[in-house]
Amino acid sequence: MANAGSTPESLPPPPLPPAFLEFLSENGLDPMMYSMADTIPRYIRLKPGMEREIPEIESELKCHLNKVSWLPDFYAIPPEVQIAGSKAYQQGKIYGIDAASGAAILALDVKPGDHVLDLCAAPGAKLCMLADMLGSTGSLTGVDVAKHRLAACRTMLQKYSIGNCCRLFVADGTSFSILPVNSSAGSTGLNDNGSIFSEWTSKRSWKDRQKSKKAKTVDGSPHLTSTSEPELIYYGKHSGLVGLRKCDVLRPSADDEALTSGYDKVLVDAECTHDGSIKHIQKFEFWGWKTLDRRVLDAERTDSLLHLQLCLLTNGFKLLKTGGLLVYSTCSLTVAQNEDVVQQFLCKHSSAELQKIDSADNWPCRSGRIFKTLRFDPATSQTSGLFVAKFTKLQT
Ligand SMILES: C[S@@+](CC[C@H](N)C(=O)[O-])C[C@H]1O[C@@H](n2cnc3c(N)ncnc32)[C@H](O)[C@@H]1O
Repeated sequence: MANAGSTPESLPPPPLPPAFLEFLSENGLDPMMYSMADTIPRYIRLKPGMEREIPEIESELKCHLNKVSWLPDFYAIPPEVQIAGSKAYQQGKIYGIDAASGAAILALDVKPGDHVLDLCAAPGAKLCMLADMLGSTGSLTGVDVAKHRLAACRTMLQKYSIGNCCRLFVADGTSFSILPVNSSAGSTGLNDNGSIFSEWTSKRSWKDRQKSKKAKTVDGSPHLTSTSEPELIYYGKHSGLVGLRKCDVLRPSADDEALTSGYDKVLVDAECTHDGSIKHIQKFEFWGWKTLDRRVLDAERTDSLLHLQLCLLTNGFKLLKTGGLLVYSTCSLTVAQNEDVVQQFLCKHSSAELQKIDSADNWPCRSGRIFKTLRFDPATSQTSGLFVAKFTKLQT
């Protein structure tokens, strides 16, 4: 694994609140990494096949697109360059995604025709890359517990015209149990009272509107209880759903059914404290450090996060086919949310085996505390912080 950069010893320490400094010290993390915001590039992914457009994109963004040598289709641009207002972004030629995130997707080894599950999909940078890689083959299922965030994924998929094979479910990833569409299920062609999927429309039926009204809490925000049913908020033309009976598609899977009919690839990019994302932590300067106390440092919250991460990984693995691949990633750099979760998971699942990520030999990351796991660390990788572990499911 290559070493891509050096620590900026000359930079002043960042103005971080004492509670966060204590959190970092307890987890053996160096606060100096937060002074690197201005030196770590922004990354964009160029839609494959758009290389000819690079000179035009460079002139529009008024910067050079530096090809990332270790990651196909990725380019580094200066961190201050904004892409959202550009034509290239609006036309879906480029989108922002950190290089470490791109590496996590590459680790999944997605092949044409794969059925892929993204269990914590929003806001959707990795989902877009997966959709782009699958093209018009296989299927992509995105799940997230936050409806408004998943709705933003739907907008992106539609904007970039890459959602044809996708479906999006608002659901709890710890209990989600819908398997990929069985291609042999066939179409009945009859629509008896809306029980058959017809082509996707953003107009919702009266029945659906009543359903989501019920799902709202008194304060008006969507609320998902552990017993809520998954809510399908989008499916593409070629997602395989059109013409199928809703009861067949939305049926929870039976025990062990996933071993043969589960997903080929599963991404569990779990909710975490986001401490490896310098940009995310920087936002608390505006949101207020009290919000950081509540969202990141609160002991009860961190305990429940660890539980959530293990449950997401466990359920993602349950939905994986025998011989399939699962990537677990977080943008936290703490051992508790990464290696400890991996260790606990491996202890309970004898059919899970950690896999070496072969392409990582050229990546600017280092090994995690467990052999075969990887850590992207802003100081050395010049990317956002990310932990990545790859598993396969063995025949039992
Ligand atoms: C680190 S973000 C995922 C980032 C995303 N993969 C991307 O590349 O843009 C974690 C996501 O997990 C979602 N989440 C939290 N708890 C969840 C649960 N129980 N089931 C499914 N998603 C959950 C959050 O709403 C959040 O969108």
